[in-house]
Amino acid sequence: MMGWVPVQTKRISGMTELLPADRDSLTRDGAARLGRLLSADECLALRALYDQPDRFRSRVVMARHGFGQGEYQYFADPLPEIVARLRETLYAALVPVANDWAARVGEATYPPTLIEFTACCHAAGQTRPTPLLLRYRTGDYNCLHQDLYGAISFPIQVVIALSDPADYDGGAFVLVEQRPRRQSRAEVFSLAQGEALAFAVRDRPVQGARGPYRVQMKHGVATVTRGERLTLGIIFHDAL
Ligand SMILES: O=C(O)CCC(=O)C(=O)O
Ligand SMILES: [Fe+2]
Repeated sequence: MMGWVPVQTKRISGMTELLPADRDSLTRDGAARLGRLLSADECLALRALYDQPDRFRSRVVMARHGFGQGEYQYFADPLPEIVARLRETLYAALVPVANDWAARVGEATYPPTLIEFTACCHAAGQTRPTPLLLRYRTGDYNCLHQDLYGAISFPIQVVIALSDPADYDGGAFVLVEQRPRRQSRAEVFSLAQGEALAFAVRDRPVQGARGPYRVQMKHGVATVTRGERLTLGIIFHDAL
C-alpha cells in the first residue's frame, strides 16, 4: 500500500499545478497523494514546534469534546514560514480542481490566489488561521469529521505526515464517502514521512445519470496502537 516515495521538496516552491493524475484521482476518489513535500529535517523542525505554545492560538484536547483522543493546536498568525508557503502553493495548485468541482454543481468559483481567498474569509468574519499540528500517542484516534469553520470553505484540504511510519503502529488516515441511498465506503492511507495527501473537505461531485450529485465525505484517524504520530493539517479557509 505504501510504496517508495521520492523526496520532492522542490515541488513546494516549484509547484504551480497538480499532475494530471493527481487531479484525476482527487475528482475520482476524493483524495490524491501528492508525494513527499517535506524532508525528514523539515518534519522534525515542525514537530518540535508542538512544544512551543506561543506558536499556537489554541489547543484542543479531543476527548473533552468527543472528537476522539489525542490533541491538536492551531497555529497563531504569523504562520511558520514553511506552513505559509505550503498553504499558498498548495492553494494555487488545488484551485483549478476546486473550480472544476464548483462548475459541475453550479456553485461560485474560488479566486486564483490564497491572498484573495483569505480576504473573502476575513470579509465574512473568518479571521483565525486554521493550519494545525495534530499529535496522537498510543491509544489515540480521531473520529470521522469535516473541518468546516464558517459559511466560507475551500473544498479540498491537505494533511502531511510528520512522523516516520516506523515510529508508530496503527494510525491510518481514514476517508469515508457517504453515497446517497447506498452504503458508506472507506479508504485508508498510510503516509510516508513528509508525504502529503489532498482530500475533499465536505463533498465532491459525482456525475450521475440524472446529472451531478454530491457525495459526502468525512475523514479521521484509526487508533494508534504504538508510538507517536504527528501530522500537519493545512486547511485553506480561516475560522470564525
Ligand atoms: O492526523 C491526520 O492524519 C488527520 C488530521 C486531520 O483531521 C486534518 O488534517 O484535518
Ligand atoms: Fe480534520
